[in-house]
Amino acid sequence: MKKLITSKLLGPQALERSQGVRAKEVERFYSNLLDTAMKKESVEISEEAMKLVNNSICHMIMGRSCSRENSEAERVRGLVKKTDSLGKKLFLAAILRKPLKKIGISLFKKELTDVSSKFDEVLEKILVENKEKLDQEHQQDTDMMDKLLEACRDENADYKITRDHIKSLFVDLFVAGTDTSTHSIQWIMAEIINNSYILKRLREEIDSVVGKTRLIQETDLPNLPYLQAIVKEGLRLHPPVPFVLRTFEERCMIGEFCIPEKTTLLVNGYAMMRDPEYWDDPQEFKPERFLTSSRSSKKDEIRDEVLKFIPFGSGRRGCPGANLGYVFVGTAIGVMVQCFDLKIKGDKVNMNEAAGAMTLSMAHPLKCTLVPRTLIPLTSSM
Ligand code: HEM
Repeated sequence: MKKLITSKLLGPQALERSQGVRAKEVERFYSNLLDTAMKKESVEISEEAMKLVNNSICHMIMGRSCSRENSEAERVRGLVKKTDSLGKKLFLAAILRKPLKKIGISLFKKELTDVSSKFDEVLEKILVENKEKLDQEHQQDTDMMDKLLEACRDENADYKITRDHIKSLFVDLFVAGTDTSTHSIQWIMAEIINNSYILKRLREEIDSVVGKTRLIQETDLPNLPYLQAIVKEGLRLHPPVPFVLRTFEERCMIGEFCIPEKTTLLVNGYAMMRDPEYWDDPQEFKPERFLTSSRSSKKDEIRDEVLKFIPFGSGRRGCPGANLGYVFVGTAIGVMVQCFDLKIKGDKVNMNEAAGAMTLSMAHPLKCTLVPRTLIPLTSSM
């Protein structure tokens, strides 16, 4: 399954093939923001970012956006939020020793069953629609859902894939991809608002590379090194997944520590990415540290990123959606900075972290009023 996700959905070639799908969702993100700006309404950045990310993932997996008519997208987003909050409760129960793990599961059993049966309902409907489309049109399988349905029918397949496998894979992707990217967009935008010289420098970069009439696209990102550095610095200071877990199959030594078999270790990426032994001014938001010119060599850059920069985890279980995550965050930040001035209440955004959360979220969600930088809407064409 993981191989299939990488080759059909999240690998570099698959991402190149699905660029068009995300370009449409970025346009939609821009026009939603423009609408609120014209109405002078305030906007909660995480809500809009979540729509962008969720719709893009939906579209990439299913070959279509979630249907608007029957609020499919809202239902999926609501379920992702609910899964996240349940996840937090279960995570806390799981780290409080084994007996509590069992209690945790039974305490939240009703909520768990409720969420999973609702997810099942939405996904089953989508599966049925896709199967009908395949049967009627005898068309070449185009999206990941079609590929999986084909594999599901194949009696001779090496590994038998069931409908439940497909549905649980989709839930994993929605849940793993949505909150992480959404929180990152929110934190990074807040840092940019609080640091006017960073905003100015980023805007100059975007204006000179992309211009002022065409909307930024993900294909611009490789030509925007300062934007990339800002995204990395945001992920360093505010990693949406602050801890990752590893369970040891066998007893082993790490440095001078002996780790018994079956031990679960919690790797504190948050602390590692703020460790003063490895980072200068670790509490400061300084994107410049990620500009290659400020490092002594490319070798330093690679060593740094493998050893001390771990917002996507590391190794075989590292995040398979890292490239897509960079794309979501980079384009969302790019659109907001290129197209709008963002006004907040007060001088500075409150950067306090929410307590007791499994994903690192803001205690006070970022709300802004947007003012378009130009009266003529930007277009996506080159
Ligand atoms: C800024 C965005 C993102 C961040 C910071 C992030 C971070 C992470 C981290 C820290 C892990 C655990 C890795 C480990 O244990 O070593 C993870 C796992 C995972 N992520 Fe992401 N992620 C992001 C976006 C995405 C996206 C967009 C997708 C796909 C749509 C995705 C799919 C997954 C999946 C499927 C796993 C589980 C992998 C496994 O268990 O083998 N992530 N992510």
